[in-house]
Amino acid sequence: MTGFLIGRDVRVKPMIEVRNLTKTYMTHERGHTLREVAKNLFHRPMKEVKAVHDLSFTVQQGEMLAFLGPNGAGKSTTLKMLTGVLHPTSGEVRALGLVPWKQRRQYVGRIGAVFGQKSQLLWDIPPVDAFYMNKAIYGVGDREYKQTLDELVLLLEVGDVMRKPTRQLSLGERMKCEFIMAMLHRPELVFLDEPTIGLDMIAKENIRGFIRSMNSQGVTFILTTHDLGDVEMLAERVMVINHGAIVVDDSLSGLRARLGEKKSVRLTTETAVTEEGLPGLSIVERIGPLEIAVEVDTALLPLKRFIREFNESYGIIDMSIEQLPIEAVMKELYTEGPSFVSATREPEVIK
Ligand SMILES: Nc1ncnc2c1ncn2[C@@H]1O[C@H](COP(=O)(O)OP(=O)(O)OP(=O)(O)O)[C@@H](O)[C@H]1O
Repeated sequence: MTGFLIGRDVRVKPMIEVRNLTKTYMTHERGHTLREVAKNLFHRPMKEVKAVHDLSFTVQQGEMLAFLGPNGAGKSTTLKMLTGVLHPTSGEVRALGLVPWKQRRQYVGRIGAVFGQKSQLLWDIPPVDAFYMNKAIYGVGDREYKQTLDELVLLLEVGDVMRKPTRQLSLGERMKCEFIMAMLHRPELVFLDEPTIGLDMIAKENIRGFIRSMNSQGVTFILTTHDLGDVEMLAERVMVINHGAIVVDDSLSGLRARLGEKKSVRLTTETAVTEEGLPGLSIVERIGPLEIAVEVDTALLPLKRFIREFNESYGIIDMSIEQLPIEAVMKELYTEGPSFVSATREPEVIK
């Protein structure tokens, strides 16, 4: 394979193998009442928090996995274990053939990370100087450094930007530089946590384009985000966790299929729509006195019939029909507990 990982052994192989990964935090119980607080000064009882419970999955080389879940689902805890920052309570992880928390020095030289809410750059110095610092930390040779930097600068168009002090950069410019910082040592596996948070549409598209380009050159990405636009534009596979357990592990198209035959329809009518009245129809939002957003399950109510009946009853002035957004299925998954489990991938055995 040519491209970003040139010279690396990039045969398709499991990048990450996770088996029965569990993390339980032990925390001190806090009292709520004054009496409890006073009592806890002498004896503070411990409480178990099961953040991640029995996760098993495999990520292949070159995959782009969106790792999603509602607040408190256990995503950060899992990512901390996958990056080697945190020891699990039990279970195994093998990433790039290494145990992240045991072979950390070797491991960090081969992975990268970008956190939308945490900067790796230094506020008062230009990104280009911070890049040079990373070159030294990762022991990147002069020729390889120049070649990689030139390639990334060209892709992200930050030639002038990277010479200004970081504090003078816009968020979009800074995020591009964060990506260069994370990619200079040509990592094979990259963890992204909210990489487009706060960016405008153009900047988001730039960053997403860059991620796609790196992925097409063989870099494996694990993406955590609450921005479903990132998921729709980037991910092939979506894993959702909730209450520390996998709720679903499916392709993006598989997830879309769960939406069934539903369509989102926005209508402006001559007279106000009074009631739902048809099987397969539900009102989602009343936007104005004569404007309404509805959901139509075309398996129960064919669009032709819906349009005819609505036109006869209320007179259609304007209408737009769209596929239901992926948010509809996510909302369902985020509110379901682990009993909803329908992981589609069989865990493989760690050899
Ligand atoms: N250091 C800690 N000590 C005790 N409990 C913790 C600790 N870190 C996380 N937790 C708890 O573990 C659970 C999972 O937290 P985690 O941060 O992994 O969730 P998350 O999916 O990343 O959430 P978010 O989307 O809000 O960042 C939560 O109930 C959280 O309160």
